[in-house]
Amino acid sequence: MSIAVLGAGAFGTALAISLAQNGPVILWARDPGDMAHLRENRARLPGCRFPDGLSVTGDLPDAAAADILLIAVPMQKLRAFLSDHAKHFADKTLVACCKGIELESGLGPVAVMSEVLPTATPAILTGPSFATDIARGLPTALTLACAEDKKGLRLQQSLTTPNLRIYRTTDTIGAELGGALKNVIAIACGAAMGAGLGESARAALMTRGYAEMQRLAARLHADPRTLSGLSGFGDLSLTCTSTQSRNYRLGLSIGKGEGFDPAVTVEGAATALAVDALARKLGLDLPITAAVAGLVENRLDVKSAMENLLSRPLKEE
Ligand SMILES: NC(=O)C1=CN([C@@H]2O[C@H](COP(=O)(O)OP(=O)(O)OC[C@H]3O[C@@H](n4cnc5c(N)ncnc54)[C@H](OP(=O)(O)O)[C@@H]3O)[C@@H](O)[C@H]2O)C=CC1
Ligand SMILES: O=C(CO)COP(=O)(O)O
Repeated sequence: MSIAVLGAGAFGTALAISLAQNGPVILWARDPGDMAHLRENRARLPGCRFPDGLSVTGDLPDAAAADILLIAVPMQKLRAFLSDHAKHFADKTLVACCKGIELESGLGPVAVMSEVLPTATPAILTGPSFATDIARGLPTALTLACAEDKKGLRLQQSLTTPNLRIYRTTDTIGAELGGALKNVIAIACGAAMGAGLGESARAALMTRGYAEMQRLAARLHADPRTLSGLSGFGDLSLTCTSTQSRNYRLGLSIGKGEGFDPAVTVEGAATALAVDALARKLGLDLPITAAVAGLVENRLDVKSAMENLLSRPLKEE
C-alpha cells in the first residue's frame, strides 16, 4: 500500500520519516521550499534527516494518488483543506493525524472527514507521541481507530514501523476525544504549574480532567476502554507533564502571565472553547474545561479559576 503524508508540519514530517523505514513515502507540503534539497524540514523539525525513501512534493494530486493518505494539518484547518481538494480525496482511505474539536461544529476529525467526504474511509492515528521522538526513532505506541475493522487492520499493518507500535480500535469517537481533550487539560496543568500552585494541584487537575474526558466520552457513546488507553490516559500523562508539549507550555505562560507566540500550533485553545460550548449544549458539567476556556479567552485569571474550582459544592468522587 503506497502512503502519502499531507501536511509537512512537525508531526507529518516525523510520521513520514518513520514510515519511510518500511518503503517509499511522499510528504506533501503547501510550500516545500528547500526541504527536498536539504533532506530536512528545518522550519518545523530541525535536526531530523530525511531517509532515502522519503520524497517531498508540492503537487497535491501527485501525492493524493497514494493508497493511504495521512492528513496532518491542524484541526481548525481540516475542513477547508478537505473541501478545497475534495475531488482528489473522494474514495480514499484518509487517516487524520490531528487532535482537536472543530470550533464551529463541535465535531472531531473523523466526523469532519465523514461529513465532507462521505465516500472516503476515515480513520484516525492518535496517542502519546512527540514528533521529535518519532523522528529520532525512539519507541512510541499509537492508536489507530477505524470503524471498519478490516480496513483498520490493513492500516495497522501498513503504519507500524520498527519504532512505532500501533494498536487498533473501531471506536473512532473515543480515539478522537482522547487526543482532543487531553490538550485542554494540559493547558490547565501548565497554568497551575506556571502560577506556582504545585504538583499536587497538577495531579488533581489531571485526575479530575480525566473524569471530565470520561464524562463527555460516555455522553457521546465512546467506549470507556478507549479513554483508558493510549489516546486518553496515555496522552494525558505525556502532555500534562512535559515542557515539550505546546499545550502545556501555553498553560505555563498563562500561569506566569507571559505572552505566547500565536504562530505556534496549540490545538487545546480552540478545542477548550468548542468543548465548553458542546458541554453547555449537552447539559454536562465540565468545570476544568470551562476554566481553560475562560483562561484562553482572557476572561479569567488562574487564581480566580482555581478558587472557582475549589469552592464548588462537595460531591462523591
Ligand atoms: N507536533 C507533535 O508532536 C504532534 C502533533 N500532533 C498533531 O498534529 C497536528 C499538526 O500539528 P504539527 O504538525 O505539530 O503542527 P505544525 O505547527 O508543526 O505544522 C502545521 C502544518 O500544517 C500546515 N497547514 C496549516 N494550515 C494549512 C492549510 N490550510 N492547508 C494545508 N496545510 C496547512 C502547515 O503548513 P506551513 O508549514 O506551510 O505553514 C504546517 O506544515 C495537530 O493537530 C497536532 O495536535 C499529534 C501528535 C504529535
Ligand atoms: O499531541 C502531542 C503529544 O502526544 C503533542 O502535544 P502538543 O501539541 O501539546 O505539543
